Amino acid sequence: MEMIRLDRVTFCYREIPVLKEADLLMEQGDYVVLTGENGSGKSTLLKLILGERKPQKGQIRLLQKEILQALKEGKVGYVPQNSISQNASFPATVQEVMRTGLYRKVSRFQVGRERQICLDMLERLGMAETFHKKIGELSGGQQQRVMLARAMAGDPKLLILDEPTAGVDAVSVETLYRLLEEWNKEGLTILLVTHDDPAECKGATKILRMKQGRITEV
Ligand SMILES: Nc1ncnc2c1ncn2[C@@H]1O[C@H](COP(=O)(O)OP(=O)(O)OP(=O)(O)O)[C@@H](O)[C@H]1O
Repeated sequence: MEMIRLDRVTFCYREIPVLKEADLLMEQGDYVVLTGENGSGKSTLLKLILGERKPQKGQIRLLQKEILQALKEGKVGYVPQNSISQNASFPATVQEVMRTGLYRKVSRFQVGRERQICLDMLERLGMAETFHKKIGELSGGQQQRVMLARAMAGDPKLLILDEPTAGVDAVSVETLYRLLEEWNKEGLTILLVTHDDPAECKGATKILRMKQGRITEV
């Protein structure tokens, strides 16, 4: 099944072209690492895939559907770049942040079960002890891990990550890449944007590079 498909997508911010007739095809089970220099358009590409921006030309399909339709079905997990506040008094706890990731599925879960799913996923990421803590009191790397746990608790078919290792220590980076490899082997399709050496992303099935508005295979 096609998980992400871009056909000749062109996108400009005002007059500045970022994507120029770019194509991309990701199949179910792919683990794609997307690299490229600063400003090459990686985050913009993710915004287009997630429907936050619209291309001026070309077509994008997610899970063989219109983007908004696919997102509504809750099968796409997204870990944004440095998304949480560094403000220690930010009012939400880890538990509350995790639960916002499940709101589309909430009718299907008992409340107790929902809590258990969140806890299990935090545990898998070595973060169970943070469940009741305020998210703003965690380090940047810990917050990133909570956001990954949040995305995975929703049991996505496609996981999109935007530089998840920024500010994360080496041991945690290794753990993260091991988990991604494991999840991919269990059937999860992954699109990972990173500045890390793609060789660190064990088990990746494809390495792509954004350059001059195009996406090419390395
Ligand atoms: N909101 C915006 N308005 C105008 N130009 C923008 C906007 N966001 C990004 N750009 C420009 O679009 C280009 C691509 O930016 P983008 O953030 O997608 O790159 P990136 O590959 O994700 O970079 P990085 O590796 O630094 O995260 C850059 O030239 C950037 O300056």
